Amino acid sequence: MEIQKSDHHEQNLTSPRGLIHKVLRRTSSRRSPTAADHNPSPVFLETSNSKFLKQKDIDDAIKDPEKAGTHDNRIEDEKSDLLGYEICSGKLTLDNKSKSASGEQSGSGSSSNCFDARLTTEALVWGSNILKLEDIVSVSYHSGLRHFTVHACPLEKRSSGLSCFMKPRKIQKDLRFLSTSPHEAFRWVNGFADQQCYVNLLPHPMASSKKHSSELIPFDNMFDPCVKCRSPPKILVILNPRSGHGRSSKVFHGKVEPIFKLAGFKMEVVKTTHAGHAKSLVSTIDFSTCPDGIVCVGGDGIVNEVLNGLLCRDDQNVAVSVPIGIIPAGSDNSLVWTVLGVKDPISAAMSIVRGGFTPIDVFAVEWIQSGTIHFGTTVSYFGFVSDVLELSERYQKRFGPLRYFVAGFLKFLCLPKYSFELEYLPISDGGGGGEHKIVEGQDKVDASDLYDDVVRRSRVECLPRASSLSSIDSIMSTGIMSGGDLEVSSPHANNEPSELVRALDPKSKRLSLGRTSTFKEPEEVIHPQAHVSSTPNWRRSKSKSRTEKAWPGSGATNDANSSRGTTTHDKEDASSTISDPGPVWDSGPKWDDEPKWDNQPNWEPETPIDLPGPLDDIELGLTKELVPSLDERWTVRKGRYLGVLVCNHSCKTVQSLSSQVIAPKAEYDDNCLDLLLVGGSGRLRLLKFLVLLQFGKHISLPNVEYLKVKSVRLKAGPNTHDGCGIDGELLHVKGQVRCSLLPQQCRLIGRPAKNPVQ
Ligand SMILES: Nc1ncnc2c1ncn2[C@@H]1O[C@H](COP(=O)(O)OP(=O)(O)OP(=O)(O)O)[C@@H](O)[C@H]1O
Repeated sequence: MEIQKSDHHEQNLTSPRGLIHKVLRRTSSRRSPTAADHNPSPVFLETSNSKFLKQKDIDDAIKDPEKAGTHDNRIEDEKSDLLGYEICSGKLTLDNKSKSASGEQSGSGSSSNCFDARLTTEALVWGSNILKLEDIVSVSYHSGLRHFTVHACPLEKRSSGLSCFMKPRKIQKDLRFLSTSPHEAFRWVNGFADQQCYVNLLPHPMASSKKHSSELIPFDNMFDPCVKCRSPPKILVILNPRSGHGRSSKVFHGKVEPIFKLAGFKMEVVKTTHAGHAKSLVSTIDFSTCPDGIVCVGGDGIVNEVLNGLLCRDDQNVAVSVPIGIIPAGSDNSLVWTVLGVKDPISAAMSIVRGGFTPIDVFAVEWIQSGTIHFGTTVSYFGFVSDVLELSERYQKRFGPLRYFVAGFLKFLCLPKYSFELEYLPISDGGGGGEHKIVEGQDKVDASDLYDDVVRRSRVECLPRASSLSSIDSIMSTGIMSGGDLEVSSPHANNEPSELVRALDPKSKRLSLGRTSTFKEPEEVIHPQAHVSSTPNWRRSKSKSRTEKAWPGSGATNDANSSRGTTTHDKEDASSTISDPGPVWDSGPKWDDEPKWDNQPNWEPETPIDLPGPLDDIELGLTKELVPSLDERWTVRKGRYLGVLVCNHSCKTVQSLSSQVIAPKAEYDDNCLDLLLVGGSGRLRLLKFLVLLQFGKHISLPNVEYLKVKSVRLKAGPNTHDGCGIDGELLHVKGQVRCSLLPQQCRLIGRPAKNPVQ
């Protein structure tokens, strides 16, 4: 519980309360008035972050005074900055008239409710109670009065008898404090505002009523109530009323909207009326109506629609900078849980209120024949999972979210064989993150120009949506529930790269997690490819990567540049791979404030190959050509696969009882895709995969290959169903599709939680 109370009133050093007082005294004595007074901005907060120690330490101290005493010296030495720097301090009385202050907070007499209080850069502390600033929604304050109300959503233990079995949850609380004078109240409120808390500045009651109170100060004595409060965000909320089996409206209006209102948000709420509504709305919306972003309420499906709506706009330069907030209210919300570490609507709302942005990679699935593109942020999948997704549509009305289990079970019982032809472009080395070879001049490139081509294609209407699924977890869990006859599939199955590929492509060998497999070949490896590529003419772009940031050990990638400037292939390599730089996207965020490009090293190719660029770029003096590299070798595979999954992040799932993570090595901003090839066929093999997936052991299976790749091309085999799931949206593979990465082309509102609530 974040708001804590100790029964110990003595302020000795071994009591938790004493400990806190001691800590605060020390922070106070250490306080640099200059820092606190003149630089209380988030920058100050961040630069001081390393000094802030965990709330857990305080929790421990309060729970176990003896332990706290034992560790006193340690705390004295190491944790004296536990609560950051002090912003202001003084006496505060917790007003027991406050309707939501809990009984334990409110004593009977005013003296027992009067505390020494401090506001620090991390928390509000009164007596032995601590409320973290990150849990504060806003502060309401009537100018000229001596009270103010702190609206917060701290983590609280459940009050029921089963509380020890139930996880704590965030609950909204209002804490009304009375300070010693109106001036003091103003000082406190200003302190909150300095810490980026939104202040609902309400007029002096005398301004609207005849009310007189001892609290009021005479008008002539009133100071200028100029609270430096941040301006309230203006957002568009898109709510899928069907999400989470129709719970989403209740979740939004009951839990989230009140928080947004307290935080001063100005919002327009649109409820979708049909599938595709969010996409069409976002593709035409005037961004000036929602300058602070679009908040999606629902599952991963509605987020996917919004993303696609943004990326198919004519003004994609602007569109990609529009931040997306997510309130999880769907069947599953893998994206926000994996990236920001929140899975309940209140935590997500708090994350949005706190603000900040998290850039994430996006992937694009392109239908090569038609040029249609569909974007995603989580995972695209082919094979068993997409089949279940399709089948589940039939049971939507009857089974709701359980339809995935039903469909999965049925599909498991009559499991077909899936075969795919696929090619993938492994990242050049473990630290490369799939860096494209680039030449100088990058720093002036407007990154948004670099994927015009893709976005142009994406404007073509995507293939009709057949169904939706918010998570593949439900499907992935199905097999465990399934029993039945188990068919052992062909002993010939093996997903490991052939010895030839392994021998010739040491990188793919390294990247397949160093697993030595006894599993036999399931697929053919396509031998010498005479052609350079079947890739359509992507706009070749010299794109600056963020290697240094995401992949610190990426020197090897830079070294690989020495091989740039030639299209000649190593003869040996040509036997198992084809050379194609593949599609290239800009690798820098479009919206970053920082002059990122300036920090990048100059990558000067010795003999760069200049591919023809668009005229406007030439006129601008920009050279954005990609230089093919020997390292960029497509590995070609063909054979039976139960599933092919291309993940953009680790894909944690909200629903699973286990801590299921589909792609444990994937990061949402690592500039590469994680490819899982589940080789072979048959129920036994599938069941093993699904069971081990629950324990995060699936990648150790001999028929599972795990690779970090830049790009994947895939075509369903002759008798294989052509379903393709992208973030729960079902599409169909017609011919070949290519899955490629757009580094950091989306930004989520909020920052990853330090301590995700499980
Ligand atoms: N009003 C609507 N009626 C029907 N479908 C809708 C509506 N609004 C959005 N959709 C579609 O519903 C799909 C699922 O939405 P979302 O992921 O937000 O919810 P969910 O509860 O996780 O979904 P599901 O349980 O169906 O997987 C999306 O693909 C979206 O296109």
